[in-house]
Amino acid sequence: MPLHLVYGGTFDPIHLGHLAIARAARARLDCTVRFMPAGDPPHRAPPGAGGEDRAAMVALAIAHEPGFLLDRRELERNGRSYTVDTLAELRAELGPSQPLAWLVGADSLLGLPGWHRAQALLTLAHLVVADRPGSPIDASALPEPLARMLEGRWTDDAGRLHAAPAGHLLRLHQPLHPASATGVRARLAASDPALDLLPADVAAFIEEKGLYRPAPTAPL
Ligand SMILES: Nc1ncnc2c1ncn2[C@@H]1O[C@H](COP(=O)(O)OP(=O)(O)OP(=O)(O)O)[C@@H](O)[C@H]1O
Ligand SMILES: O=C(O)c1ccc[n+]([C@@H]2O[C@H](COP(=O)([O-])O)[C@@H](O)[C@H]2O)c1
Repeated sequence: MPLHLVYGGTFDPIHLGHLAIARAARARLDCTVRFMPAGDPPHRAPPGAGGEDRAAMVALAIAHEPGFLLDRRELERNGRSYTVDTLAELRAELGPSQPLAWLVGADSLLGLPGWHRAQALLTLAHLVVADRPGSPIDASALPEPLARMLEGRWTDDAGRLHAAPAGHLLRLHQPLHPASATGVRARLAASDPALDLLPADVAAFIEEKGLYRPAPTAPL
């Protein structure tokens, strides 16, 4: 059965690292990728760009990519954008047997035990994990309580994610990509357009709207 893969992120802004892992997931799995910009991310300072601008940048970045979709539900929902709420909503829409998965980078996976109702996540969806520079994953030596949460769930067989609605964990083992939104924002704030890390249309949007520029200093 085709898989519904959800890719949640702050996307502040979306960059080529995001696209690289979504493409790697599509190459490995028979799936659509639903980009889900967080409205009010539960675990970090408010994003630098507003929800509408972040969604517009996602739409520009995925416009020519078959199988990539933008899902605005977390932007339209009031309150914190908890992943468990989003997955419960999608599960209710898809019914109990459709395969559903959430795509995360390795750094996000390491923080999983701190997520809201973390234990429920794997009852609702599979997890697809992308490697990320600086966040090595050794499935046999994860810290507690993550190790216990994920015990017995790892698989290298993508077919298992298509054959069950939830509960498995697949590592992509894709080539590492160095981009981070923090790095992109720092370069933009220093008037470097970061063209090597951004889709061209996104770079043009940022330039046109003046996003991520340092606040002008008041004259003395
Ligand atoms: N270069 C990358 N390689 C692998 N995973 C990535 C990469 N960039 C982002 N991700 C993953 O994509 C998801 C969404 O990331 P997010 O929108 O927070 O971007 P980010 O680059 O991590 O941003 P920031 O630097 O602001 O934390 C997270 O699960 C994150 O781990
Ligand atoms: O639900 C939670 O408690 C939770 C905690 C941390 C992260 N998330 C989600 O994980 C996704 C990636 O987060 P981030 O900070 O790397 O953009 C994004 O969709 C967040 O809303 C969700």
